[in-house]
Amino acid sequence: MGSLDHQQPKLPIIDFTKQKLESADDWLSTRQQVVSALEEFGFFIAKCDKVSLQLHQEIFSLSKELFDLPTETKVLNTSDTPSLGYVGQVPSVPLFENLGIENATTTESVEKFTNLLWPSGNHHFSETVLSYAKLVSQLDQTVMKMVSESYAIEKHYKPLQESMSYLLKLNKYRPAKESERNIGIVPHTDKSFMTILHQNQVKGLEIKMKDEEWILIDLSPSSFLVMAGEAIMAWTNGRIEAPQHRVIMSEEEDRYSLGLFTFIRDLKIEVPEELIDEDHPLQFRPFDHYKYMHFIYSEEGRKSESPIKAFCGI
Ligand SMILES: O=C(O)CCC(=O)C(=O)O
Ligand SMILES: [Fe+2]
Repeated sequence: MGSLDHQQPKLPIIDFTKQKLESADDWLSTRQQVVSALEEFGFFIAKCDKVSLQLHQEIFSLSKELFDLPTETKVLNTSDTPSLGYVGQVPSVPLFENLGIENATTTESVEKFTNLLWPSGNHHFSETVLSYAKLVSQLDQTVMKMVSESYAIEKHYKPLQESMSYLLKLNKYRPAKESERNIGIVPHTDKSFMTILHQNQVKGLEIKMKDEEWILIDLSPSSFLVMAGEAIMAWTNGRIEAPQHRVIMSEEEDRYSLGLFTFIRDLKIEVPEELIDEDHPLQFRPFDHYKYMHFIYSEEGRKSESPIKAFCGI
């Protein structure tokens, strides 16, 4: 396991800085830490120097600029997939707002989003978002290379990787008023394949550990929370589980966070035969990720305690 942090003794922290991955030995030992952390916790904190402090500051200052736009502008961002466009002013989570950019690693789609929200253009926004999404997607690719190598399922990962789409969600949470509950986002597991979260200096994200304790996550500008979603849980036949997490707003300042989520488009996610054996009987049927996204908002999905199991569990 990676180094242990004094304030967060229970959390797996893994060093992904350039020097750490250069030699074959470092690669193998980091790979081992990644897979053990994902199997034991469903997440880890990656220390990573890809995003400079300047880019970190710029993207959060642009997030503020984005959420400061009028609501009638923000609602222009729509999506065919539920919850991926604009979410805000929801009575059960009044502190929370988010805007999603689908295919955030492609110039075309980031520019489309930017031009929708700033019809007279905002080149700085599109440039910054694109470089952030590309850099963080590299961290996802490194992690997934390690996971698929470690399970010897690279040949099954390749087609998924080719069908991978990156959704960047920009989130804002305002502090609660006296009369309000301070829940920013209710406990949930992500519906993505994988998620990488990053935040400004205002804390609030909590993860439920296997012992049921909620732990507050503190992320420095060079730390990213790499977390399993339900799709990788199904793909790995339950070896890696998606952890529950929530946001509680106890600070007086607005909190901004960024989530880079991977989704698989136009290809069924199927458990590799290498991950099925006597000890691990097949738990999930092949499924379409975007159909699953629609299912969770259907009546049956909403009623279900575990929508992924209801959708494609055996
Ligand atoms: O804001 C955060 O840190 C968490 C956001 C989150 O859980 C989500 O967007 O799914
Ligand atoms: Fe989440």
